Parts: sequence; structure tokens; C-alpha cells
Amino acid sequence: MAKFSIGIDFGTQSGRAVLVNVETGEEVATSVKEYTHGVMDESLPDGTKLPHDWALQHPQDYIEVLATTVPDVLKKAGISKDDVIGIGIDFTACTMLPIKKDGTPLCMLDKFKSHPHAYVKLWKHHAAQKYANRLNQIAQERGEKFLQRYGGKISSEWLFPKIMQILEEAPEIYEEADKFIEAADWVVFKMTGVEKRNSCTAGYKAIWSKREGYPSKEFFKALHPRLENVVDEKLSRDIYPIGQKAGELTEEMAKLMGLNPGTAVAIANVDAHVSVPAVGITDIGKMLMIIGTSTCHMLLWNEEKMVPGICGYVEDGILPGFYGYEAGQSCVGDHFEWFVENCVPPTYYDEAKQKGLNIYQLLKEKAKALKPGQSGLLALDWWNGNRSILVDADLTGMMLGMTLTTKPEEMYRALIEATAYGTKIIIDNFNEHGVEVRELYACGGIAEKDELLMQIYADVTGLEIKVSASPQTPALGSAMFGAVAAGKERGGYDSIFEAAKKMAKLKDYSYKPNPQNHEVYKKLYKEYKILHDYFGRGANDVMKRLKEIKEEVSRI
Ligand SMILES: Nc1ncnc2c1ncn2[C@@H]1O[C@H](COP(=O)(O)OP(=O)(O)O)[C@@H](O)[C@H]1O
Ligand SMILES: O=C(CO)[C@@H](O)[C@@H](O)COP(=O)(O)O
Repeated sequence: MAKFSIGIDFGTQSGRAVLVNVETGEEVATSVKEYTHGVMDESLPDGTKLPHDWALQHPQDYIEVLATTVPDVLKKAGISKDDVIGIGIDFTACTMLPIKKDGTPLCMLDKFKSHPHAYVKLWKHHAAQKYANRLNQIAQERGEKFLQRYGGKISSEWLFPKIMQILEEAPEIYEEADKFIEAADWVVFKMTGVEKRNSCTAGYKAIWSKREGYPSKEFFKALHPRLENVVDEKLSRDIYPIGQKAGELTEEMAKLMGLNPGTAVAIANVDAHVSVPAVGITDIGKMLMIIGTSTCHMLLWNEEKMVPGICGYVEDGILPGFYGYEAGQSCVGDHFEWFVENCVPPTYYDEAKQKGLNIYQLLKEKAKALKPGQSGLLALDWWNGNRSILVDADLTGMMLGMTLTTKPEEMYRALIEATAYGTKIIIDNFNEHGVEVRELYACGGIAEKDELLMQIYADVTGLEIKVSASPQTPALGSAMFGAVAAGKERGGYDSIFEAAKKMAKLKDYSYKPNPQNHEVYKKLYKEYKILHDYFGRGANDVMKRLKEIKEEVSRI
């Protein structure tokens, strides 16, 4: 009898479950649930307004994903819950929340319903930049060695800047919280009844390493006296390696999800990291781009190298036995969405409707007809700040070269190209610092849907790109970890390497660079680099000054 595993990918806008045949890797059924509260970046559910740069989520939405998508995949596939041997989940990160000891999120307590700091802070909550700046300055002054593992800077998207923001701006929430926890670990806590924190988010987002643990109490005290014991008071030193079983489904959650109590649940993982074995990467030098709302760049290497401006490297962070390197771009799909919602005239929407296309497809059709360089446009892809390699959420987007004849499809193509140049900067930076990018792979919603973008990436980077055959690669990766949590005895696998051999998959075609386009893009990339360094490395801090003026004016 075939055995199945369920993987659930908690993305930025929705949660996606896949039911996977453990023997063949076949994705038998998929179910997607948009989050009821979406991304809260303007107001809370009760209308409380949020300041600039905030991005929150509601934890109830994650439970809804479990309650709707899991029964749905079972129903669609027509299989019995007795044949489901394991569950794995992955999440965006650092996506964190304050909870009580029993796991109740503070935002679910009546008294904190209208308190923004009681909610989940999503990975792209960018209002903690000033705390990240302080943390980085203090770490540099103290000569903290951990900075080397994080490319020289801790991002405002990661855990401690977010905790610092809560402490400074809402000390009552800091005091009331028994714990701060990654949403990934919170969902596993809900499913199994046991709090087991995963090594992936701890390593990449919370300055933890398996050799050195967390930074010292002295360091935390230097950030703020109240933070001296933050790890023991509000986090945990018990960190569990990815690839292990966290526990088993409780009666209550099994009932909610339509599964058997006792089903194995894997230690939680991160959406980008979990995707690496799902495309069959189990060796060094093969970079995977997970292209969606944002892009994460994942790469295994066998040595520790200081690579400036990356998110970090973590020993065993992606697969055991390797250093897992991560870099990223905070704004990819997000600014395509911004563009279609704000900059495309109604005539384009009418044309799309007539042709039976969605607006992205229409823009792609038109943008495809353009040659590289033809629009005269060049953009900086910083609509949501810059994660790698400048690590600065206060940078903003820019488009140069517009005239009275500039068309929406030209702007759309310029935005795609900007993200491709941003990716090339990341690749060059790895190569220059001894971590070689020998092959390129892609997965994620956009890699699946957007062949124009994929071709432009091949043309800009000059590298062939292999693409995941799964439309839900992170969820497939999670299902693989679910099968490992179940173990061979229950019909799964004893290691993620064995699971990858059987369950990973790539499409039978790839995107190959067009040499003529590559030549033009070399020239454009040179210009992009000049703008990148000019606006991003302090020659002209106009973006930051504009932001300051914006804040001053909105306070009046
Ligand atoms: N047909 C399309 N072509 C290109 N991009 C698209 C298309 N449809 C949606 N998008 C973009 O995909 C992004 C979502 O990516 P996806 O990988 O599905 O989700 P997530 O980032 O939450 O994991 C959105 O920001 C949107 O801009
Ligand atoms: O930062 C990470 C992973 O380290 C991601 O979770 C984050 O960029 C969000 O990913 P998505 O764009 O929602 O796929």
C-alpha cells in the first residue's frame, strides 16, 4: 500500500499543502488557503492604524490553513488518513510572535487585541531598522566574531532587532510575553503540544550556532540592560536539528486536520532552506533561487568563508555535513504586484480581459517583444529595501530613463531586469569571496509562472537555469522532511539524502542564456552597479533623507 506525507508551506500571502507519494515523489493533491487577514501593513483587524514599514500577520490564519488544506488534500486524493505517515512544515522567517507559556499568542488576549506589538511580525516588517543599526554598531565596537557568519551585518528582518523594537516601543508586551517564538515553531508546538525550536531559524535569524550557541549575556546587556538574559527568559537554548522528528499530532489537532493522532511531525524548517533537497541539490556549488514575493539564494559549500552582505552561513543549516549559505532580495514579486496594482492603465486591463489573460500575462506578452536595452530604462530593485548585499531596509526603489513615450510593459521589464541584476550582484559577490556558484536552479511561484523572467535571468547571469518540476517546491521539501520524521519503519526514510534521491524532481527543460542578449546585459549591468554603489553605499544618501522627511511630515 502506498504511503503519503503532507508538506505545508506557510508563505507570505497564503498557506499551501501538498500530499506526496513517499515512494515516487508524485504530488497527488494540492490545496491553497489565502490568509484571512493577509499581510496587515496598514491596520489591525479592528481598524487600529499601523505606522510606515510595518508588516504583521494573524496567527489564527495559520491554524485555518491546517484546518482547511489538510482535509482538502485528503479529499481530493481520495486516500485514507491511515496512509499518511508524516507531516512537515516550512515558514517564512524571521516571522515571530510573543506568546504565553501555554502557547497563546498575546494578540489573542482581549486586552491586547488593539496592540500592534502583540501580533506576528512578518519577515518583511521593516520598522526595526534603527534597532538593527544599533545592534550592528555595538557588535562592531565589541568586535563580536559572530558578525562574520552574517556577512558583517544583522538584518532588521531578523529576530533580535524585532525583539529590541518590542522592548523599546512596547515594554508592557515585552514583560507580558513569556516567550518570543518563530511562527514555524509555534505551529509545530500547536500540532504536537511540545515546544521544539528548529536549528534553521535559530541559526539564520537568531545568531545561534551549534558550536557557539547564542551571543554572550554581555553583548545582550550592551544592547539594553533588560536584554541581558533574553535567551533564558524569553527564548530557549534547546535547539533541535532539522531532519529530526518534533513529536506526534495531538488528539485535538488530529481531529481538526482530519488525520490520525500520533502522525509524525518534523522539526520546522524555513521555506527557502527546505526547497534545496526538493530540487535534488545535495552537493556544493549549486545555487537555488526561490523566486516569489522575495527571492532567497541558497548554496551549499564545504568551508566557512566570510562573504560580505549575505544573510549568513550556518553549519548544517540546510543539509547536515555542509555550510549552508543564504543571501536574498527582499523585493521581487512584491514590486510586480505593486506595479500592476498602481501603474497599469485600465486599457491594459480591458485588453487582458478581451484576450482571456491575467494582467501579468498581458504585460509579459508585451514585454517579451522588447529587446534588452530597447526601453532605455534602468531600475534599482529596492521597493522593499535591500537585503543582500547592502543589508539596508531604508533604501528605496528607483527608475531612470523615463520619457513621454515610456510604456507600462517597458517599466515592467525594467523591474524584472533590476531583480536579475540584483541576483547577479549576489552571485558575483559569492564568487569573489571563495564560495563558487557553479550551477543555477530556480523554484517558487514566479519560476513556475514567468518564463520571461527566467529567460532574462539566464541572459543577465550568463548561466543556464534548471527549474524545479514541482509547482510547490517548499511544500514538497517539507513533505520530504515529514517522511524522514516518520522514518523507514513507518514507510518513510532515515535521512533527507535518501528522501531526495526518490522524491526530488526537476523539469526536463532549462533556460539557456542567449549570447547576444548577454552582451547587451553586460553593458546594462555595469550601469546598474554604478547606481547601486552610488545610492546604496553612502555616496548619496538621498533615499534615507527622503524617508526622514516623510516621517517628519507624517508626524505633523
Ligand atoms: N502570472 C504571474 N507572473 C509573474 N508573477 C506573478 C504572477 N502571478 C503572481 N505573481 C507574483 O508572484 C508573487 C507571489 O509569489 P509566490 O511564490 O506564489 O508566493 P510566496 O512568495 O508567498 O511564497 C506575487 O508577489 C506576484 O507579484
Ligand atoms: O527570508 C526568508 C527565508 O530565509 C523567506 O522566508 C522570506 O524571504 C519570504 O519568502 P517568500 O517570498 O514569501 O517566499
